[in-house]
Amino acid sequence: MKRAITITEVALRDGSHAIAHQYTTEQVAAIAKALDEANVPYIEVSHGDGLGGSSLQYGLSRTDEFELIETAVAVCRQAKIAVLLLPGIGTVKELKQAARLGAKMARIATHVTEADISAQHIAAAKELGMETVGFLMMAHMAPIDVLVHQAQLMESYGADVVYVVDSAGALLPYEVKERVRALKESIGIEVGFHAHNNLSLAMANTLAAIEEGATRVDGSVRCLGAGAGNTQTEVLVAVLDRMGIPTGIDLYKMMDLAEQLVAPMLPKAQEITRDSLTLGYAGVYSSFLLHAQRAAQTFGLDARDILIELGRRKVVGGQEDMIVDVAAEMARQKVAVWEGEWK
Ligand SMILES: CC[C@H](O)CC(=O)C(=O)O
Ligand SMILES: [Mn+2]
Repeated sequence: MKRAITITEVALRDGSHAIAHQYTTEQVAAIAKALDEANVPYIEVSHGDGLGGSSLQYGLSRTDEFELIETAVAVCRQAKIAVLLLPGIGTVKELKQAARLGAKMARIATHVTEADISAQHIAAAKELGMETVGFLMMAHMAPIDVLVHQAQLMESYGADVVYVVDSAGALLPYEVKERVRALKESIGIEVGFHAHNNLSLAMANTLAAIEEGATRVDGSVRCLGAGAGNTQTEVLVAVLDRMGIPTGIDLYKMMDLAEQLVAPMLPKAQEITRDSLTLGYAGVYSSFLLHAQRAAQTFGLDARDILIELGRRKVVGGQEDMIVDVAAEMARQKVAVWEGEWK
């Protein structure tokens, strides 16, 4: 089966953010099996924040992620199971466990300026015989020369692919093009792109990346992912097919599983709400959405104000505890203003 573009399906990992990490074994078994039958080549399974993410800080998983990985491996005949790992959240121990259970691809994710912390994990994944991807998150936050240098580091550590990751869904199509073009000119491995739809640009940005030579892209059935979600896999397959670009994925099967299997499981459809739009507008990590909404409720604030402030302070992944700190500080300031008005 010829694939000009290789799609990694992320609903069972990024989509976990959208459902507060509540996947059951039965859901993962059914979705992974259907994706496999639709000939999706890679299916990512782990906590939304990657291996080891289940915690009070990032959100507790309903089901142990290793049980989910084992389940997905067991039901797939051709698809390879991928796992995400953020060094510091997950460790080499968890990577080894995932490999033992049959995961074949490791995506090692760091903030866009911190590739150096991925050296050990990329080397470990390669030693375990896994295909290894460097995943440079929040790519809108670094100048292009910095992004290039960080990608070169990941390549030097042994990564097979480097991804430009638009974690905040903040990049505009021309910015995606500049970034992918710069990587294509300066590294010798495949370039990938991961989009979020907060500004309704996930599809346009994915196509822009492909136009500049990205050969790996991420999709999520029914866009299930953090914030406003990711590029919708079944739509991407249809669009690429119209463009004469083979993905190897069966369009009707993808459409059917989206409609008949995934849509009925969702508590609510993925859409661009005022809060998820604010993520893209303010350049904030998409996975902060539910945390900011909870903090807004607790402190009687507008989630948009919290997100704008987080963007202003350039808070990055791993700093989830800052969301409550910032909200508490904003609430205190609000009270101080009221008190001043009463004097
Ligand atoms: C918290 C990890 C994050 O969800 C990884 C990712 O998909 C992204 O940065 O977009
Ligand atoms: Mn993502």
